[in-house]
Amino acid sequence: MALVAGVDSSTQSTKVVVVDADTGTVLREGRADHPDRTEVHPDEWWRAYREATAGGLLDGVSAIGVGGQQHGMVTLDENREVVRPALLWNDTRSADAAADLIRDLGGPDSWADAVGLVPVASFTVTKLRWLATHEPDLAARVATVVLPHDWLTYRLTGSLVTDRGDASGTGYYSAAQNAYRTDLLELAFGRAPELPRVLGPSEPAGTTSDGVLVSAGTGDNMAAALGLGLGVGDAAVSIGTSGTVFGVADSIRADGTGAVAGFADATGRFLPLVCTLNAARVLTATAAMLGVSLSEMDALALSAAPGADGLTMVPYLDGERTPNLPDATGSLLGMRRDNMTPANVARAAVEGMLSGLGAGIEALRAVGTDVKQVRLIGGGAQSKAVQAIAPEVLGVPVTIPAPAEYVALGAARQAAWALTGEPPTWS
Ligand SMILES: Nc1ncnc2c1ncn2[C@@H]1O[C@H](COP(=O)(O)OP(=O)(O)O)[C@@H](O)[C@H]1O
Ligand SMILES: O=C(CO)[C@@H](O)[C@H](O)COP(=O)(O)O
Repeated sequence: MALVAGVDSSTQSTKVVVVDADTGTVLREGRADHPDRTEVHPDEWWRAYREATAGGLLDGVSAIGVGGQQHGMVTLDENREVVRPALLWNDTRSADAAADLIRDLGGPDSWADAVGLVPVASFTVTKLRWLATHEPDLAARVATVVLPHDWLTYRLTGSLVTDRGDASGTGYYSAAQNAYRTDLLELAFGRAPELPRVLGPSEPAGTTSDGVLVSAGTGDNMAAALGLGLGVGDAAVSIGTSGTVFGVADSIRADGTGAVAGFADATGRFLPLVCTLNAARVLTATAAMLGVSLSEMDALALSAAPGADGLTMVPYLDGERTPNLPDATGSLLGMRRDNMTPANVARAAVEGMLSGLGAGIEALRAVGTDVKQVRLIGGGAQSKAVQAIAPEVLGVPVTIPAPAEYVALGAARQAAWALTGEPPTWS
């Protein structure tokens, strides 16, 4: 029995699964936390990877793949040393740079036509503009720009490579043309640093010093789609640090409003996606405010009536990306003396968080991605209140797949594909 491993290096933690390459059965798992910041040195991801795989977790593994949080700006100097801590997808300091870039290219539609997305603070291209403007001395030292999963793959193999899925979230790669747009990189940064080579879906990146085959890796949402085995027409909602709604499509879905990002997937197709900044942590922050555990918060939310007796939470606790309101703060609306109960506050948090994702489903439909039902994954999908309330708020049937690390499983599936040359037929 061959073993393959998959890594999910996401915002809050690294998770690793070791699975049977023939069946996809999970045999071993490891995890380690990341720092809770929006600016993180990549060494922290390597430390977490080492911690998550300690104690022989990878013994006997023939191939491994890495799924990583999308968009983070990792800058390397001419010796391939990290120039500065990475700015993550949820760091909003580049919001003004995004607005400047939209103006520089002639408006949102010009970006949607060029690279399938309209700049917001999350995307790598805006972080590079911010760096060039605010830290010119550091910018001058940048020889190479990669994404979080590319950097981990580089640490494992010494190869500077990426995949089409993660590249499509940079803002300087056209998934429709399958080519970098170095002109847009120059527009943002003043010059075009070296970029990783884009591998095909089953093309290996190289091997580790122990001889383990390493697959191309991909962005965490692309890996989740692979882990769930989504086909064209299928859709999923992930409630992790970010909230995402995405579906698999056979052609690009560009959206000049900027709500939908026309990403590529990890199989050669497309992954139109809407992302919110406020998801599972709305639940944890509300539970902390109420002084209750997550399961007590579930019970409170489920004890309140739909609509929370008129109490509405707009949960923009970390600013917001969709809609593009990077400086927004949250609001609690409709407060009356008789509805200000812990149960209504808990319910309003769940409903408010899910409403942003419901709007995401509408945005996907508006660009021609029909969403008839969704699979609900991510840490927040374990909430009993979320599970019960999601169908009402999202307006579609919701399936809860068996709890699993779907990003890590998708990365493992890609590793098995690279190992055997055939996409695994795991159920
Ligand atoms: N039962 C639960 N109810 C609500 N939130 C939960 C529950 N279990 C986990 N979470 C939250 O889910 C988040 C982690 O989800 P995950 O998908 O692993 O995130 P990421 O991949 O972004 O690191 C954490 O904020 C955690 O507190
Ligand atoms: O920016 C996006 C998608 O465009 C985020 O979904 C990141 O990819 C981080 O994901 P999680 O850590 O929440 O899984």
